[in-house]
Amino acid sequence: MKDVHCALTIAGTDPSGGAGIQADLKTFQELKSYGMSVLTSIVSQNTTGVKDVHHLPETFLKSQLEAVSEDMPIHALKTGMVASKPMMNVISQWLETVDCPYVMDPVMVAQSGDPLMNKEDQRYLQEYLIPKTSLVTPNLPETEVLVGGKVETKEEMKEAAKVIVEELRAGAALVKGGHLNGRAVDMLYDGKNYYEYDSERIDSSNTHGTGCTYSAAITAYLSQGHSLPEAVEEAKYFVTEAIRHSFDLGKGNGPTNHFALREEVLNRWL
Ligand SMILES: Nc1ncnc2c1ncn2[C@@H]1O[C@H](COP(=O)(O)OP(=O)(O)OP(=O)(O)O)[C@@H](O)[C@H]1O
Ligand SMILES: Cc1ncc(COP(=O)(O)O)c(N)n1
Repeated sequence: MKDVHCALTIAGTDPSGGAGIQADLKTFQELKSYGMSVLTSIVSQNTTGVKDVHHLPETFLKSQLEAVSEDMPIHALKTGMVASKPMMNVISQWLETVDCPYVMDPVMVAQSGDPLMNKEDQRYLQEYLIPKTSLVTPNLPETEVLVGGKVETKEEMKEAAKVIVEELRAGAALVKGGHLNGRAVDMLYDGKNYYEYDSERIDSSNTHGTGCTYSAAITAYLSQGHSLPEAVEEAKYFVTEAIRHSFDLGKGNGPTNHFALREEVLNRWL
């Protein structure tokens, strides 16, 4: 039988389909990993912002995690929105029972600017979950929260990535420069080497879900056995094309196009 690569996302929902669990599963599917999902919170949101949030009881989170891991292989996993201390505790303990790469997208605010986590929980995330990661993927505002200072240049991104690995004890850090002006540059530090990922900046405001999509793509490639620098390189290409071919949908920042790569291939034939 053909090898099946299984990727799990632990995250909140986006009923408008561009971010959260929905973005993660679409990305896993596009990249040919078998996608699985465990819900943390049900979020009433769309491209314009967050309307309401319902956190699932942590006992139910635990039950979902156990249901997946007692039955299915997990070759890589990611967490997105994990917005309460009890949920972080459950995930932290459950992580002791699995053995695969763990990518954390430290979701703190939605792209619309709406907060998805309070300050005390941000500290808890650092203490209890970051030391268990293989990779953390903060955007610039999240990086500033994690390192406690301004991060506005490429040099500062490098320094911040080092702090996240050496002081917060992440396995590796990918500081994303999507919020800077100029080219879209991301900086990976794996504890030994720096890797820079650079793409043109696409003139589009349809960036709802880019962070989720990027970390899900990294997770998919890791589930297939790629090295971390390779997985980030491939995922960067995937998210860049997803932004280039994004959809003008909704009244706010539209969603990215998770089947952009497929569309490029199809266009070559049509
Ligand atoms: N306009 C753009 N053109 C090209 N690449 C972009 C653009 N905006 C963001 N990116 C890239 O998309 C990826 C996600 O980065 P970003 O910093 O936007 O993450 P995020 O803030 O978590 O996502 P979001 O903006 O959805 O909240 C990074 O590789 C970043 O460089
Ligand atoms: C449930 C959920 N998780 C994460 C995000 C952040 O999305 P983005 O990738 O736009 O930062 C979101 N809006 N909703």
